[in-house]
Amino acid sequence: MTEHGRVPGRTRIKFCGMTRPEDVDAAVAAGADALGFVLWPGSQRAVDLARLATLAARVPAFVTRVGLFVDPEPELVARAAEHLDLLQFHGEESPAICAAAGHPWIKALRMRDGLDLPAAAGDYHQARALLLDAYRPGLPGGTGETFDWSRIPASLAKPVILAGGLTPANVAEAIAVVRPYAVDVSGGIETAPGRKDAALMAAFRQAVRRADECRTDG
Ligand SMILES: O=C(O)c1ccccc1NCC(=O)[C@H](O)[C@H](O)COP(=O)(O)O
Repeated sequence: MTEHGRVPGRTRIKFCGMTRPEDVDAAVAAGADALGFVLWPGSQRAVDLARLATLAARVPAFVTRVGLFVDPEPELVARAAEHLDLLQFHGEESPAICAAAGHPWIKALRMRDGLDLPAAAGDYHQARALLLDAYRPGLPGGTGETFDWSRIPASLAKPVILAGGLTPANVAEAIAVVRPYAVDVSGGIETAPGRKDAALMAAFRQAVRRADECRTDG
């Protein structure tokens, strides 16, 4: 393993906010390692349980199905988890709440001023990874905004999934600066909220692979 927990040679790619069957197919064809489904009803990209079931059934083996929640009711998590491989907690969930779901999970942390990342990595030590996202008051995620990547320490106790405002144009620089385990994108591969674009997904993946060729950490 390398810094930030990456398997040498390849930055993993998660495309988040899938709402349409054709986008799931295009994301898989573009080489996604993971697909995200937003189960928070306040999102423009929200899917209900019926749609989640339909979309998740299209995902082939070895592509990870991730369900995104914001301070959810336990019953929603339990019902959605039947269709998921991994839970992504994107609200103010405590470590105990995340662990209580009884499924593998990652924790999203919004990079607000004063956030102590090493301390958070200790608090959420049971998480499979930490997803680091931009902070905008009043919006739990999907901001389409970047943050200061230099705030991420080079060595953290958990693998880092970098999110927030990534695009085909900036993801290579982001990888060079942060050297994350994985990158996560939603708005940067869309033509409108919830409508993914096959060409943008392919371009994003190509940019990640080019950046991987320049990685010197494994
Ligand atoms: O996408 C949403 O609407 C959303 C709502 C509430 C919490 C999280 C949400 N999205 C998270 C993501 O899609 C990504 O993990 C991340 O925030 C990056 O999004 P973007 O900046 O658009 O690439």
